[in-house]
Amino acid sequence: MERIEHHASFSGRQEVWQHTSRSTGCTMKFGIYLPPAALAGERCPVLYWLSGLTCTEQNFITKAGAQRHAAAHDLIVVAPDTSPRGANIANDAAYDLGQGAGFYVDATETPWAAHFQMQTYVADELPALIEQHFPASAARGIFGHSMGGHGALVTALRHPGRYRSVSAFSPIVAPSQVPWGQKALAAYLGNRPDVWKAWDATALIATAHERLPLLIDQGDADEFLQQHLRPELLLAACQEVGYPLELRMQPGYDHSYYFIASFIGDHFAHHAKTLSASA
Ligand SMILES: N[C@@H](CCC(=O)N[C@@H](CS)C(=O)NCC(=O)O)C(=O)O
Repeated sequence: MERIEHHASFSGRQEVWQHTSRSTGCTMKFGIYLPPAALAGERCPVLYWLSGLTCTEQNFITKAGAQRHAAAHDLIVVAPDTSPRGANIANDAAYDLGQGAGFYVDATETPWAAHFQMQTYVADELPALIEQHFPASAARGIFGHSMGGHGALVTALRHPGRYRSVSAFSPIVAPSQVPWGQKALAAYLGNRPDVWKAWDATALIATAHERLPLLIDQGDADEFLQQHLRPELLLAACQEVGYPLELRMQPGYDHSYYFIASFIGDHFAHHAKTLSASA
């Protein structure tokens, strides 16, 4: 493990680390914000952020304005990269497949399976690493944006008991029904729509036993809304089984980090309600 950046921020510290990952078989980077309480040695809950297509560990830490809120709520925030990377790792010329587009699944297909094990990385390896090396308590929350919103929902739904809070910005709620998701799931998991359902939040909601209250913010001027995001599909699935979802359509907002920064404080408050009480 090597620290490659550190910056004082809101009386805490924003850091970037790199390490050799067992699950992805390459060097992975992640951002970690340590609030003042963590710097003083107190064990703090950890909120995991999963970013969207084309992002690295940098987008969220430089654009979301999260540090102010993490400091106020005494939350550690961890933001991993969105895929394995490197010259010897499979890739695709398109922005929505391969490096920068891991979709937080464990790939089973060639050439992806060798390194694209992002679900194991974000749900197992990374939390174990964080809890070993930083002043982290066992209280975890997860949130994310777009492909990372899908990642947050699916990771929480696939691991009942592992997270205490969940939320998303502009998530791909039904990847098995939209072009971004169908392309990635077919590549990583094969042309097997039955298998895709285990990686699709709208499908997983139907059989969920845990009921973590879910907050979703979605801009109504988002350029990807009708084709790729389709929050109404998740809303209908939640209504069907009585799953607690607060879906907030935000008028005039697009898909960008300007939107995320506008509502990030509400998401921290949502997570802190559960995480700070249970730390
Ligand atoms: N075609 C677009 C799609 C990518 C996109 O909008 N990515 C979102 C997540 S799905 C993002 O967070 N981009 C990086 C940023 O805004 O900092 C592009 O390549 O810029």
